Amino acid sequence: MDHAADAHRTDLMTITRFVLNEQSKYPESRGDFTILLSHIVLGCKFVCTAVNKAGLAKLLGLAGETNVQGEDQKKLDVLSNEVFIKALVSSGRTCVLVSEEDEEATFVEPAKRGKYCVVFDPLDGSSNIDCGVSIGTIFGIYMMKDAHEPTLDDVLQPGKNMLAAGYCMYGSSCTLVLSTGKGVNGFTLDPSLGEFILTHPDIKIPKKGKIYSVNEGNAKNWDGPTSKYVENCKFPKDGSSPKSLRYIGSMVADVHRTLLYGGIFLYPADKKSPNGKLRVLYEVFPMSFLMEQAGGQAFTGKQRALDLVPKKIHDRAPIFLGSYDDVEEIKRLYAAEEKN
Ligand SMILES: O=P(O)(O)OC[C@H]1O[C@](O)(COP(=O)(O)O)[C@@H](O)[C@@H]1O
Ligand SMILES: [Mg+2]
Ligand SMILES: [Mg+2]
Repeated sequence: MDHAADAHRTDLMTITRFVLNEQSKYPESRGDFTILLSHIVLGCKFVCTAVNKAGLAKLLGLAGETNVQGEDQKKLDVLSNEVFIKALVSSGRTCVLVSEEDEEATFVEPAKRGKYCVVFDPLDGSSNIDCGVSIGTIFGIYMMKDAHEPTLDDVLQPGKNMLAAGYCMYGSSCTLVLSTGKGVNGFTLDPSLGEFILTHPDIKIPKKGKIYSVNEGNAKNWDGPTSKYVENCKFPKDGSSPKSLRYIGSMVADVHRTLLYGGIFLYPADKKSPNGKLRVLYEVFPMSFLMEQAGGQAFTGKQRALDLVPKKIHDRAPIFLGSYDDVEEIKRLYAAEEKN
């Protein structure tokens, strides 16, 4: 690390300073959000370290348990979940927590309770853990509806009610991407400082992209509009060049690339999974919130993803998200299908 070069850099904006500046714009804010976020950031740093040394610290492989989704939990799924539950409860700013790894929501005891609800996927891309491919953590933050005993209603809100959303990608570098409803910013962890530094200010997704990202292994079970869309990506009828296929199999990594390069990420419904695979509260909503904040779109095949109102905490929904024009194309195909 060239500390000399760093010493001259005056724009060393840490995520804490960034959020503090944001919050200072709202006189009513008492810093509660900043405190909550600093605990999420701490959790990300902890998990990043664990992921980096997973092979050395015997943290690869299965934990021997199965989660509510019927998936065999990885050791890092369980560890990340424990880390975030502890970090969020100890922030003293949360009341309801929903994790992919816990069947039931966690209601924080009154003495440690605050006004925020956090929904999160502690470790996303679990199938890629043991081969060291990029994985991540996804989170979304709601305000509890009003001052009463917190209930599930405080999290079963439409995605558009989220106050903030983000993800942390554990890849070649550790990148945290955050939106508090005023645009999207990316921060890279500087391991020598232990600080997330602003490296991607005001991310705007390109209006149209050259990449499509989907698990084509499910193609035989797709509906008409999805099949037509992917066919158009490969064999464009307007003479434009075919799109490139990129699919990592970790939503965080596939969405991160889509956000920066443009294009579309889709996990559609199909005959086998009529509601798709990805979970509404802690995968679909946070990523849709970020995509819209960056100028893109997020669509379920029927409606704007953020207008969905989940009935259960582990509900799933089909998702098409990415560059505005690319998602517009799939919306047209579903609208045409509807007309027929
Ligand atoms: O293997 P598939 O069916 O393509 O599914 C991949 C998708 O499943 C996920 O791994 C599900 O998330 P988890 O790993 O958190 O369970 C997404 O990250 C990814 O987009
Ligand atoms: Mg996930
Ligand atoms: Mg997960």
